[in-house]
Amino acid sequence: MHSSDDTGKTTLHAPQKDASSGLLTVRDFERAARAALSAMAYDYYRSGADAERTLRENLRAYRRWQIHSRVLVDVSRLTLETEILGAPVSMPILVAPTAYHKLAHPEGELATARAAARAGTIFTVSTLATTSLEDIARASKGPLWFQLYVHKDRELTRSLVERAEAAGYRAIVLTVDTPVLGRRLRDVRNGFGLPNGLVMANLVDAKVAAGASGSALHRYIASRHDASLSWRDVAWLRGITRLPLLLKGIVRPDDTMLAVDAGAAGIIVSNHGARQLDSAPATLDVLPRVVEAAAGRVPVLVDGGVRWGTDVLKALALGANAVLLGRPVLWGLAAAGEAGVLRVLDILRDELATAMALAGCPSLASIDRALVERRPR
Ligand SMILES: Cc1cc2nc3c(=O)[nH]c(=O)nc-3n(C[C@H](O)[C@H](O)[C@H](O)COP(=O)(O)O)c2cc1C
Ligand SMILES: CCCCC(=O)C(=O)O
Repeated sequence: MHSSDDTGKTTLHAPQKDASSGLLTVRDFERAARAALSAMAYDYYRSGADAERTLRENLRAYRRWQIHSRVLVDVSRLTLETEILGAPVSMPILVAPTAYHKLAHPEGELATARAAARAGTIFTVSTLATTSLEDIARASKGPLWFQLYVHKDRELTRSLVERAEAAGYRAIVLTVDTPVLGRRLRDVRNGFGLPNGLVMANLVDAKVAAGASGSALHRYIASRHDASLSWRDVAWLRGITRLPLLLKGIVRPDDTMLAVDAGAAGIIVSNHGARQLDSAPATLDVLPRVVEAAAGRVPVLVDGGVRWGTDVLKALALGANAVLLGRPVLWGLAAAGEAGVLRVLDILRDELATAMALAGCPSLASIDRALVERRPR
């Protein structure tokens, strides 16, 4: 990758070492992020709902699978490039939508967008970004998707979609697992909200300031988001935009069929990083069923608990077209801004490339179901 300190230029000062250069894994980044963040911000990013059973399950599910390598396959030329809904990406690893990037770093979503563009992948911008969707689009040459939360105020919802379309976003990701907000206990105890100066930049009059007791985010969602959202609204949404629509938060085959019938262009298997329904299944566990139900009609993506390149390989072997990263990107951002996000994406890319080489898979197409088996009990 290009960085200002490998140009060979002599400077008066020793080149500033990138703050993330000693960090080798997503786990290293989480540790560095924790040191850099306020306890309130770290807790918000890290937490799952309630007892955090699903949070642990998302990670454990990956440990239940083993990779059975094919040997003596020429892996001297690996290709990780692929295409998702017509957008070429350098690898099957995308950036999931997460709220409030300025809580992690002053450059916020602009840093994330630039890093994703440099990594050659898609950044999904959250409705709850702390930078406006237009500013993000201006700052990034990379492909962007817009994640939509449907508000009770449908004109506001419509205007978000129209703004995303006008700003050049390439898809709408409708999150369907959040009629109400899950209960994240730390946020309640910490009185979670945004510090002074940070705003939800796409929603001018919205306020989630910290200060009162309980989670300000929880109160905000309860008052503004539309818990009546149903399949009928998916048809409405399809009618107001030309952009392809992905449904994010599906864990069942029957919902997959309904989504395809409703005109979804893609499915994201997700339990919202275990932040909504505790006791939801691990996403990797339900992925094969969703893939079967989709039957190749639309791409199936998955998120939740992806921390290693081998995790990506397992998800692809079980039928995913790509994975998305939530917290790992936030850890990169908190630890070192744009450079940190880029490092996290490059680490996952390198780990995936190494895993593919060692497993005898020179291309994404060569990764098949026979590559993985459940670990013997
Ligand atoms: C701090 C945080 C904020 C999130 N904000 C959003 C959001 O605004 N919209 C959304 O659809 N999903 C949101 N998610 C869920 C992510 O898109 C994704 O599903 C999840 O983080 C994937 O799991 P992982 O963090 O284990 O990679 C959020 C997740 C986290 C951790
Ligand atoms: C409606 C949810 C607000 C942000 C979010 O998705 C999260 O904190 O998980």
